[in-house]
Amino acid sequence: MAKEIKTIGVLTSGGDAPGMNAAVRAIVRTGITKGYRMMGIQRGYNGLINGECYEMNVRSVSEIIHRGGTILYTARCLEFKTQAGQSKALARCKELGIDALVVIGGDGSFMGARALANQGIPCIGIPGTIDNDIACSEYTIGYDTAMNTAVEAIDKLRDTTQSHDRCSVVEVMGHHAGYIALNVGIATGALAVLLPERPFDFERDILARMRQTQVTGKKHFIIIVSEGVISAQELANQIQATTGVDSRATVLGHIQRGGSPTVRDRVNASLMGYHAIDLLDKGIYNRVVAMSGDKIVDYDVNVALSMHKTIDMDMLEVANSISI
Ligand SMILES: Nc1ncnc2c1ncn2[C@@H]1O[C@H](COP(=O)(O)OP(=O)(O)OP(=O)(O)O)[C@@H](O)[C@H]1O
Ligand SMILES: O=P(O)(O)OC[C@H]1O[C@](O)(CO)[C@@H](O)[C@@H]1O
Ligand SMILES: [Mg+2]
Repeated sequence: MAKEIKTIGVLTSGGDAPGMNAAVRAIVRTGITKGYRMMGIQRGYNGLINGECYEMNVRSVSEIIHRGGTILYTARCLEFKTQAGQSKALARCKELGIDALVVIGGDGSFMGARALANQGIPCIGIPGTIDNDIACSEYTIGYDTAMNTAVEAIDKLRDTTQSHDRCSVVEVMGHHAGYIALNVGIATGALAVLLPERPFDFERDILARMRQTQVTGKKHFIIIVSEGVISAQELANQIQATTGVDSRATVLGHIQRGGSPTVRDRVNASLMGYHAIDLLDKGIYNRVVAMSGDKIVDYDVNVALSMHKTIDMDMLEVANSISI
């Protein structure tokens, strides 16, 4: 028997991602349309523990579909990882009358949602992270915008790199996942793409590829490195010391997390937000919303958290074959 839900809370958690606002908008408006009271919880699980929340109406989410960041703010909450923190959050849900929760965030945030679900609060997770590292979903909200932001920046770097016959080593985000690096590497025509999924070999991945292109007259080089493989500055120093090519390092950093979401992020966030409320409305609880092909699907939270995702190494082969 489905539990009766009157009030649904929504929060954003972990790193922010462009499109989170579009998801919040869809969740709040779908919820209100279906007759629920909607509560916005600020600063992720911190806000849940502290009771930082407010009732939202259809106008609370006006003028946000095009805005990056999250109007609900976000946080990483260490206390919530503890049993004591989770008990406080549960007590707060009871006090505020929050019967169910929609959590927009990454895998860590879904572990938090599962902890609450195990204590009787129906939860739905929506993948919101630029890293695209949610195993059950082919796509995460913010991923497309982040890649476009990185491409725009690297196109600019290309101009100056070419003008000076230099090598640019560019570090992109990814948090142990090379999805941003691989796609951005192909989209910018980078000579080399270094992924966390593949052990790095300086001679094979950099030097041999530089020599091969130098023979055909190439004098400037773009190298994309996913965060954590090697520091961009260290790699640029090594390249300059070994090849004599003047090299510079650029860390794109948190620029990749901001900005107005792309069409793809806005549309997927809207579809996922609607789907999350639709599940709760049908009495289907403790699911993670995901994308499979161009369809919105959902998985049991335990299944979702036990899944693994692998990067398409054929794409690296394509990148390496074309950038010569
Ligand atoms: N094992 C866990 N149990 C309970 N709560 C957790 C757990 N792991 C993470 N959380 C909660 O979720 C929050 C966000 O997790 P985390 O920092 O891993 O980010 P994320 O949701 O994976 O997003 P991203 O990696 O994109 O920044 C944590 O600060 C914590 O409050
Ligand atoms: O600086 P912060 O907020 O801890 O986030 C850094 C991490 O967040 C991510 O951007 C994901 O949001 C990762 O790629 C990165 O490692
Ligand atoms: Mg994560």
